[in-house]
Amino acid sequence: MALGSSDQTVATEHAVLSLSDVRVRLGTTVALDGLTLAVEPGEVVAVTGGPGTGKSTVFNTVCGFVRPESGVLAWHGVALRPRPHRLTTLGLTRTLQGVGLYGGLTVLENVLVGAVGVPRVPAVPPGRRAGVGAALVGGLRFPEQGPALRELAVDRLTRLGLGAYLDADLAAVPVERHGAVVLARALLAGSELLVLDDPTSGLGPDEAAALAALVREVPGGSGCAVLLTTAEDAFAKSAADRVVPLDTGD
Ligand SMILES: Nc1ncnc2c1ncn2[C@@H]1O[C@H](COP(=O)(O)OP(=O)(O)OP(=O)(O)O)[C@@H](O)[C@H]1O
Repeated sequence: MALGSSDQTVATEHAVLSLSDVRVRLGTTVALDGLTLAVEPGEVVAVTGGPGTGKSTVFNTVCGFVRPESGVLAWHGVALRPRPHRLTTLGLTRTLQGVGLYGGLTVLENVLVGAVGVPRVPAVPPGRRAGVGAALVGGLRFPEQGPALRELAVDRLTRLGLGAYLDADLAAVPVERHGAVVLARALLAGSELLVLDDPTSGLGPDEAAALAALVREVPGGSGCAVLLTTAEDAFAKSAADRVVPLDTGD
């Protein structure tokens, strides 16, 4: 049985997100038992632990993929029952590794659509593949922000080792690098809370170090808080203001 650590933090009235005494059962397994944590505005919190300690369950609970058996989640102090398809509206951006990328768009365009809350992607007429993401960002919704967003997107992609793929179709990027594209997009999305599940998965040491630096920059630029899960203690310490270890219950 995996136990959530309950003595690391307490929920506060100022928290963007709080979990209070949350217990989650998956089948016959108690995946989280009494997890309490809070993420304050602009704070980077890393939930760590070895295999099976419940890191993904924390992510899945916050994103509404699983429901707690007991306990309370709150968003700005108001009880929250997260629904996966409403997270963006709420102000929460989350990654799902390798999911949600658009074939037919370039790598840069895939990242730029994150700046508009990952909207519906329209049918792309033949011969009009390039530029769709740029149109979504620069032409339709944020005309004045387009160049600055593009600059940010290029910066994120380059620092995550994808500088050579900026204008390449997503299909040209090795599948194991798609996670970095997802991360670059999430890092560009303006929101109140960015939730990252195992973000160093598929990254090399240099890219993981670059990601830690990027994560640290998120609050400074936007005030956005970050909640991430990772088994990598060094990454957690490097990226986060606060580390919440999950106990094994042993
Ligand atoms: N679908 C499921 N049905 C039953 N038990 C599950 C299910 N998914 C996970 N578990 C169990 O719940 C516990 C927590 O799993 P979870 O995946 O959250 O841990 P984790 O820390 O993310 O592990 P890892 O680092 O190995 O991915 C583990 O004991 C795991 O075996």
